[in-house]
Amino acid sequence: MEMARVIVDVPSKDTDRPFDYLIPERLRPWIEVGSRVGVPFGHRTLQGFVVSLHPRPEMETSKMKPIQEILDVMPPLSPELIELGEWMKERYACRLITALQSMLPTALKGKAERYISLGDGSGLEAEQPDSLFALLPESELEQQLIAFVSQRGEVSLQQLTRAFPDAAQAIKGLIERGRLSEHQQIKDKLQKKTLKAVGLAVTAEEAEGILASFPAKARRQKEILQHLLEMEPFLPLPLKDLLQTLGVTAGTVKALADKGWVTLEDVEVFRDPYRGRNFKPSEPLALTSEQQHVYDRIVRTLDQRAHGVFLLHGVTGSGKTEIYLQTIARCLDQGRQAIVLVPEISLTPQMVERFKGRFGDRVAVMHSRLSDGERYDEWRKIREGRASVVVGARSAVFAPFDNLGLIIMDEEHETSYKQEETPKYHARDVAIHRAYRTGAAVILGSATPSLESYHAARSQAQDDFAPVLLEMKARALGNKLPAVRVIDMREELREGNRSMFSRPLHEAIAGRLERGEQTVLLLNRRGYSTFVMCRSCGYVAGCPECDISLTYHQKSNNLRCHYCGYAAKTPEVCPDCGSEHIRYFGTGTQRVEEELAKLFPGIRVIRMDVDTTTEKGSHEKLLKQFREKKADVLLGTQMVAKGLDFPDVTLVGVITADSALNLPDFRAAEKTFQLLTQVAGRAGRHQLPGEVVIQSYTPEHYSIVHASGHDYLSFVKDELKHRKALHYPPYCRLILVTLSHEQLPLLVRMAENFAAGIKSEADRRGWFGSLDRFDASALDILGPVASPIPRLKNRYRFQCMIKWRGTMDAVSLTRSVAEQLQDSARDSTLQISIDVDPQMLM
Ligand SMILES: Nc1ncnc2c1ncn2[C@@H]1O[C@H](COP(=O)(O)OP(=O)(O)OP(=O)(O)O)[C@@H](O)[C@H]1O
Ligand SMILES: [Zn+2]
Ligand SMILES: [Zn+2]
Repeated sequence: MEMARVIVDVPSKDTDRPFDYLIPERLRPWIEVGSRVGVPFGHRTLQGFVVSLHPRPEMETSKMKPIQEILDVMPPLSPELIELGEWMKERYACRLITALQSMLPTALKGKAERYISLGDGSGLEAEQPDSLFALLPESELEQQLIAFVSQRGEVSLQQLTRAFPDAAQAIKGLIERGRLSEHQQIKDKLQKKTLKAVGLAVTAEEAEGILASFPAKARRQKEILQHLLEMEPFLPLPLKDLLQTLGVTAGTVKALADKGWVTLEDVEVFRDPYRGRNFKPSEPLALTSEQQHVYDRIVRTLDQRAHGVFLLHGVTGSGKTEIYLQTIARCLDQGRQAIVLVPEISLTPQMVERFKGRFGDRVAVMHSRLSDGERYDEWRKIREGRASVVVGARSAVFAPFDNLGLIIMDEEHETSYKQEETPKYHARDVAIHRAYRTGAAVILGSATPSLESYHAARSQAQDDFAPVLLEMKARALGNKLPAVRVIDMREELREGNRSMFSRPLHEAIAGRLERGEQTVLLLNRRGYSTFVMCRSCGYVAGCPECDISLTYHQKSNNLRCHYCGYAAKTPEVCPDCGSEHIRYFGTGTQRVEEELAKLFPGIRVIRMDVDTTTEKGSHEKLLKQFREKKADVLLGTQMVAKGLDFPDVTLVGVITADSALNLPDFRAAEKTFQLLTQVAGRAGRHQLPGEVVIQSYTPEHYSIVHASGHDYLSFVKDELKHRKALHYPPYCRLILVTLSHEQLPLLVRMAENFAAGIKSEADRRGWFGSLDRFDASALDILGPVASPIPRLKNRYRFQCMIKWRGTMDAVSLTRSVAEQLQDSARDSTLQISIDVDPQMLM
């Protein structure tokens, strides 16, 4: 192939298509679909990805420029991932390059750098030999510049200007006259980490011979050779270590290298975030009969190497993880690879340990707390085939495996699987699509599946993507699900209890303290914010740019906007009325902690929230302390609800169950139910029986009633009724379109134009209509209305919600109307964001 289509690494509308380049002879063996290359583009050199290869066209190709360089030995992308990117582009209305970028570690975001070398003299002097230029003697500065460059062969422009700070004009002149030449080359943001290493360059016998004939005074050199000879199996040693052990100098080693007896080279070292840690090896457990049934069903599909999606609905503690481990083992035996997705928040060391313990070094781990370097190295471990299992958060769904057999998504209902920045993809849909294309199986696991997945599995839709429902109703260790009590907090108040702890929860904690058992306390912070309010006049401190209240941070004693980062000092008197009665509201974990200390003197509490877990490794440290029983209570936000498996936890308390129920989000009830079920599942997982106390101001709400009965099915039944009546997923799909602009009147007009455009275009295609008939395709649009956050970073925001059902391509309709509006507005300050299947409605 002599020609490549390349998509350049610039996310803009004009570059959202491949460009043609010639493949020069010297690069031909290296260029593949998925290769990362440097290409000339206008006056610049850009990074790009080869998306397809073609023979040289018949037509005149002199205009086509050649690919300049190739950036990796192994292409970072594959035809399969590029195809996945193309699918994402259509599905989520994003640009192809944005989709591809989201698959790669940031370390691979190369930028062009400019390099200077000696010119061939073919500048102006060559064209005009008689011109004055040729006769002009070079200045002293110019001679110095030329000498500097010729000594080094090639220097970066940056390096050259650093050495000669005032020489910009002179450098330019030399380039124009062809004495120097400039070219651009892509440089990665991050380099592989290397280490100088020393190794034997001769065979063992040769080395013996050399040693025997060595002059006595070269004692140091002899020692080095001797040392290297003793090292089995002659692996290169880090230079630093060698110098330290033998007490020799680098010069001595260099002398040996100059004689050609030892090698001195840069070898790559891998940054392993889990280096030096021992993971207790674990053996497969004998499966329970429920587990066996589920395992057999999944393995049947694996063995056929067929595509299949399974929704594994198993109660908390039913042993889903063991199913994951054993199906992965089967997949690895087949020589295929597996991806395990877990929500960021539950990517705990305990989780990692279970996989590393079973599969050892074959496991790569990817999460957001890794440094860019660590992440790059873990990624390469996968790309180069040194890992065959990856455990990671959302973006691990793009792991560059070439023979994928299984994708597992634990806690499949978690909203964090949806990426909130472009490309706004949902890892579940990407996983299912990727598996479909590669003939892999997918396991979606949860004790509380999302209504979308559950509905799809139950309705047995006749398509390739509808999951097969597999259920596990009992806990693996045979113990019962914990008893749940719901306490009406209004009642408590009526009877004179003003504390945030009800009497039953108070008693239950006291009992645990006496018996030396442990308690997990959840503070549902969603919907709560600790804001500052004046009790005299009602003033609330808000962000001047975002129309949203500022959040109080106790540690730094300041107020911060969680959207734009604006920070201010906490006022001591009200800026509006001057009153001193201004203070923060809301129940922070810190206040609960204070109250606990007051009620139970001497109680040992570990607090886990955003404030105590910012430091790398702190999450892990806190959990370890709790596991070692250095605390009686683990108190925290959502973080304590998931995945933890501690034998001595016999009580789970929920401070306020319903704080999130009133949020303007159609999933509010679902999320409340899920959170309560998850956290309740932390109690009594082993020998000791568990108990759960849920405090609520609306104990009659169906999400709380059903969570207390561990009754997923009844919850689903009630919730689906609401969804159906109000036309929400799973009975239709949504597209949230947000328009923003600095000027309000203009924005309102454009938002109205947008809505009208959708209506008329949908009408023209015969799609527009009411969603009331469930057997028919239909599309409806709500809005425009001001967004829940009406102003953000000084831009006003309006939104439209498109609801649709059926086989039409509503995404491409939305995209084309948005692009038309953007074109006609000819106003680059209008921003339109399209969120397909949105999760966050606030
Ligand atoms: N077949 C088995 N034999 C013995 N013990 C088992 C078996 N399967 C699982 N277990 C144990 O049961 C406990 C619960 O299992 P696991 O954590 O896998 O459940 P889960 O379904 O993933 O729970 P959750 O959804 O609550 O995180 C663990 O301590 C696990 O070691
Ligand atoms: Zn006031
Ligand atoms: Zn702000």
